[in-house]
Amino acid sequence: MTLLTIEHLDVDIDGRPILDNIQLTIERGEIVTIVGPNGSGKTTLLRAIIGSLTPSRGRIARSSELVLGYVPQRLHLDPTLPMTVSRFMGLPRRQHAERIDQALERAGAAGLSQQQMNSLSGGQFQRILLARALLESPDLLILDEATQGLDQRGVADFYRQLESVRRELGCGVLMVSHELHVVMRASDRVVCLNGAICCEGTPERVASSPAYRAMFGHDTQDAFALYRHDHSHQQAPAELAS
Ligand SMILES: Nc1ncnc2c1ncn2[C@@H]1O[C@H](COP(=O)(O)OP(=O)(O)OP(=O)(O)O)[C@@H](O)[C@H]1O
Repeated sequence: MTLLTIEHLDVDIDGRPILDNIQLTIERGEIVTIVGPNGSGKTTLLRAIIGSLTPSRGRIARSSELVLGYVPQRLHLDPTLPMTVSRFMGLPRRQHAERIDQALERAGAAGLSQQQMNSLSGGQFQRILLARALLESPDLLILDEATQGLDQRGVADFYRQLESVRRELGCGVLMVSHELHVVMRASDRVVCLNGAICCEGTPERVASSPAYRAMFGHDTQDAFALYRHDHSHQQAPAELAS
């Protein structure tokens, strides 16, 4: 089932073209990752999808009653402000305790509800943001560099959690990531963006495309090698992360 269809989308900001003729569909149950250099329009595309920015041309068609969950790139909380995880999860709208506990469990953060937000590790904090995005059981989960600042193991764990969320909810996942190695293992489809979409397809196809190689240089080889390695040996994700 198609969750989202983007047709001929252009975004200009202050008269400057940022996104050019984007065409993209997202299906239920698939994990799609957008990669691209800094300033290539990844966040702008996500903002257009969640509706916080109006496209200059083109259209975004959402399936009826589509519920979106959004995990932001970062969120600044005043570290001097005492606030439990449970209270944070109830902002801006109060939530039932059972719903909070279920979302925390789905995000791999069970048992953290009474902990203070300012005492969480980076990885735990990102899981709380994920849990908050899961409160309404979204059809489409959107993440903007949600693993920024996590160490390699933290990144791998986070992506494994996302796979389990996808399995449990059957939702689609659309994310932006700079972690090419993990992306190549964890995505069904990769979209390579540089103002326009320069290539798109399975991780294997994208990693071997000249446009992707030109953009990411030698990183491409490593990412591709890891991807191949994973598939030829069925290696566990935890081993890949170490
Ligand atoms: N509100 C804005 N006002 C002016 N320019 C903007 C605005 N938002 C984005 N841009 C410009 O649009 C371009 C794309 O930005 P965007 O944040 O979408 O890139 P990105 O691919 O997400 O980058 P990064 O990988 O660094 O996060 C940049 O040149 C940025 O300066």
